[in-house]
Amino acid sequence: MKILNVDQIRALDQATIQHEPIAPINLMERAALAFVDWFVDRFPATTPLKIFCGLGNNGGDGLAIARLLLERDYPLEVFVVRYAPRESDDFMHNHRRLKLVTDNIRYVELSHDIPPMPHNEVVIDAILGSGLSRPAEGIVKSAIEAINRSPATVVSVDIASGLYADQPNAPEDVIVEPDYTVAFQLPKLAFLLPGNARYTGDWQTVDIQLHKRFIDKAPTPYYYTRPDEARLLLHKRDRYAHKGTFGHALLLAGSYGKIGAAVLSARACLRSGVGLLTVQVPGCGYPVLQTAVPEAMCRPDTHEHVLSGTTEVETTSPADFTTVGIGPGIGKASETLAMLKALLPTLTKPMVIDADALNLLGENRELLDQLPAGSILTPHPKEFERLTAPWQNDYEKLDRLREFARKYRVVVVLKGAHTAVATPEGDIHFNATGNPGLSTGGTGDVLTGVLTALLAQRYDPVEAAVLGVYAHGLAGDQVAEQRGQIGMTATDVVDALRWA
Ligand SMILES: NC(=O)C1=CN([C@@H]2O[C@H](COP(=O)(O)OP(=O)(O)OC[C@H]3O[C@@H](n4cnc5c(N)ncnc54)[C@H](O)[C@@H]3O)[C@@H](O)[C@H]2O)[C@@H](O)CC1
Ligand SMILES: [K+]
Repeated sequence: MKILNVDQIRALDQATIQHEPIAPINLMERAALAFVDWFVDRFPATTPLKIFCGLGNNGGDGLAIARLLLERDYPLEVFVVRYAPRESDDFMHNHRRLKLVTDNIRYVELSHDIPPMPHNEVVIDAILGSGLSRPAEGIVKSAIEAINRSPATVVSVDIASGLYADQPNAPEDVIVEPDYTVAFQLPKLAFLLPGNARYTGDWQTVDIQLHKRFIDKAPTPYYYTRPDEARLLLHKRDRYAHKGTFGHALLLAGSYGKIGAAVLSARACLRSGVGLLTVQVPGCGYPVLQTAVPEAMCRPDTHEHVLSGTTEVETTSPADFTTVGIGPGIGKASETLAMLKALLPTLTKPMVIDADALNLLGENRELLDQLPAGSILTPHPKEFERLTAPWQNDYEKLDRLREFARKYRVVVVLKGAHTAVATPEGDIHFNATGNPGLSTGGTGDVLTGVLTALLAQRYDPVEAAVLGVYAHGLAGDQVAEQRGQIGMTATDVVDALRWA
């Protein structure tokens, strides 16, 4: 699913109006109906409502929503926040229609016009939408502050009032903090940025049948991967397949005290369909790995405590494996850095790089040029910062991410809520699955195992990253459903991996 910017959304509305064709006021009615369909499923008709409307089309939506909810017998009051003399045409139209059916419309011009909003009420926020062009001030600001202070449940129409859809807000901006956002047709880029979590609440999109051909043609670097889109990426298994079909992966993981990282990664790799798996661990990890993961072959490093790259027995060179995954628990010992330096020039196929392997790259940036094209890097934000430079806000971070992926022709999986997968073409795919329960030690090692398995099965690297991140998050969601987020462990996530 594409994410469009505000100018494109405006053009999309116009294209729908022209080509469907549909009158603007009827398009607004369709949007209001879609909101109401969502709303009535969640809040019973006995819920007392306060609907705050601005003077633009977001406010017009609010007025239409009020009329449609009145038809469904919700007890409600409408508050028009009068911050300017000008009202949009469709606002005026809906204002007239609403006045025909209710006297419960108040006008908020001064702070004392703002009503109390007790906890049993639902507030619908239709003050400002995607047309926001400056920070909220005056009575708009006061109304937003009152909504945020109130214990009422807050639902924002299209976007929280005061939040820019596709550019950074200033830290001092006053923005509605909703419990829910119901957005029309497409998510806004702002919803996917970690710094905005307070300003989106639980967000959803509702279909208002905007012009499909316009959406298909609109150029954008930003995508949101819906579950149905992710599932389409899954390769079907050939009935005549054998273990060679699914590749032979080499995982370089673990150091003294962190052999668990190798175990988790190896288990996740095996649970993600790899044909054969060899794990190279420091000598001390050999008995652990052979016991904990009997399905994997294990080659002990000659170094007892860290990976140095050399092994006792003459073995296959890393370049001869289908893919290599490196990083979980490896530490930053000089021997390990030497191994990485020797390894990179020998590899040509896409590989997976995680954790301290990324930190070693950050400290030795000349190595970045040697990454095989299409490799997948899986940093969390701190690790990514070590690979690049600090950023001022989430938008700058996205720019940096796109730039980095393009420059080094790699796929970067920036981990976090709505993990962002940046492609060598400079696109970003945001993930839909996962929850805060995944913020626990070892889940990153699991992701490395998953991605290594997908590369071994010869998935295209971008598809591997998008699918792998989706499946990993989904496993986390399944664990959260069964045992809650707090008790979640990385082992649970491995066990919950499902590929169907
Ligand atoms: N255009 C369409 O056909 C549709 C638009 N829809 C709604 O229209 C909204 C966008 O409507 P508008 O473009 O009218 O914009 P808004 O309703 O977001 O803003 C209203 C007006 O307020 C002004 N404004 C901007 N920032 C302000 C601030 N901080 N304080 C005070 N005034 C400010 C702007 O000049 C703008 O014209 C969407 O979010 C959505 O809710 C939906 O009805 C779907 C269809
Ligand atoms: K709003």
